[in-house]
Amino acid sequence: MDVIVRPTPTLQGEIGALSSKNYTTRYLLVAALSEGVSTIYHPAHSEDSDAIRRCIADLGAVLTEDEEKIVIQGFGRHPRHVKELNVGNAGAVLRFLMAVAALSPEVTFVNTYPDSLGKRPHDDLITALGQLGVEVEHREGKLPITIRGGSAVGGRITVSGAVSSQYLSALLFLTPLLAEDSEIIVLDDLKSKVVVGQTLEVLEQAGIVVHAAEDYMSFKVPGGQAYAAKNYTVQGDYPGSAAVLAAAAVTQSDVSIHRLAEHSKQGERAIIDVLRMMEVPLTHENGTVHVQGNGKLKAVEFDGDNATDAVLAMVAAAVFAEGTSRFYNVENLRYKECDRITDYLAELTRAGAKVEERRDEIIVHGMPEGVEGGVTINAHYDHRVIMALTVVGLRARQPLLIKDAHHVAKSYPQYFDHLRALGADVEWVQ
Ligand SMILES: O=C(O)C1=C[C@@H](OP(=O)(O)O)[C@@H](O)[C@H](O)C1
Ligand SMILES: C=C(OP(=O)(O)O)C(=O)O
Repeated sequence: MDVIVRPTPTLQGEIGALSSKNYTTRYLLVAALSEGVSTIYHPAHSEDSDAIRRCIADLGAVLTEDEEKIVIQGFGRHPRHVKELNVGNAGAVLRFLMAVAALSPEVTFVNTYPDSLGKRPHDDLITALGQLGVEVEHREGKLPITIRGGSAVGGRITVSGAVSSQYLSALLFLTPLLAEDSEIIVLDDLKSKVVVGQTLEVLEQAGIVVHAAEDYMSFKVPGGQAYAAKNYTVQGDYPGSAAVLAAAAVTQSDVSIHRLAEHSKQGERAIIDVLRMMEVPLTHENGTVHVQGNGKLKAVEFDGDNATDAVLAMVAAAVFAEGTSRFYNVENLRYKECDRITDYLAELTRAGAKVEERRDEIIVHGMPEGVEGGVTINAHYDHRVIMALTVVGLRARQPLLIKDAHHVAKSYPQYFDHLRALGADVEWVQ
């Protein structure tokens, strides 16, 4: 399915934020790793959250759902033996479950998105699992991957954090369940460090003890722990909402998004600070962000690693700013659903924006007069590319046709419905 995005000068109205993807993934996982019954209120509903629901059910968790919650009977440290798992296109789900698979004799993760997740690297996690005695069969670090576990007991593990924080998070979820204590040392660098804060927060809520160094570069994890069964409530999602806020910032707008907690550990809440730095009129009070955009923005410089999943939306806003913006420390955007530097900038350029890439930077020469548009955009299987190009299309002179825009459902299936509710001229076409 494709989407036509037509120029839309004004946006107005209010929406409730979608539920957080990262917290939904984590709560479903810790509920599955508990032996009791947990309840998750307001879980996200998307392809990625469906992927983890499906996989934990395959591994033996029993899920019952209604409109507002999921009740989960977990499998603890004894997942059911299953031959294959299909995580769809969900990177975090794959990495977390690769670690859980260390508790099983043999599981194969199949490759259903050869042009997206199928191209992403998992070498650093494979190496770390190897140190625990887990045997991993793989294709140069990529899917399909077979994990032969069952013998891990804990110990000293080193893991690189230079490509993704998800490898470290995966080990943090696994090691408390092992018989002996573990020590995890992060090598090189740790990208998306803020997301590890979300992992530690959820582990603590689940009753797990982890001793983390202040810089998150080393951890002591006591072995023989059990995940407690708990009730969890999922907060609103900043990465998805960042795209709607960027849309409000580049138009004449009066837009409110509710359910965005001021004190969230989501790094992408930095969208608020970045839009403020760009001089976009907005307030953030009592969980509601209210943007009264006038279409005028100033260029900005920002360390994108603090808000990995909101950088594309920030760049889309910067396309219309006065001056040159720079988003630095973003190399790991290259290892996502697509290469979010080369592929994304190719689509922005096609739409008429003036952008430049460095190995680990995105430079945007702002065009307050707007971009030309009138072209077809390749979504590269990437929900965040689709959302960001939609923002650009709202302020292009000619419509954009975004091919395969249905991939937005990876994290935010209701994105176009929300934009339409705010008055955006967006339309699904076959
Ligand atoms: O742990 C997580 O749930 C995530 C970590 C981040 O990935 P990286 O650590 O690979 O940057 C983020 O981009 C992804 O959407 C979700
Ligand atoms: C990169 C993302 O997700 P994942 O790594 O979980 O596929 C994302 O949601 O932007």
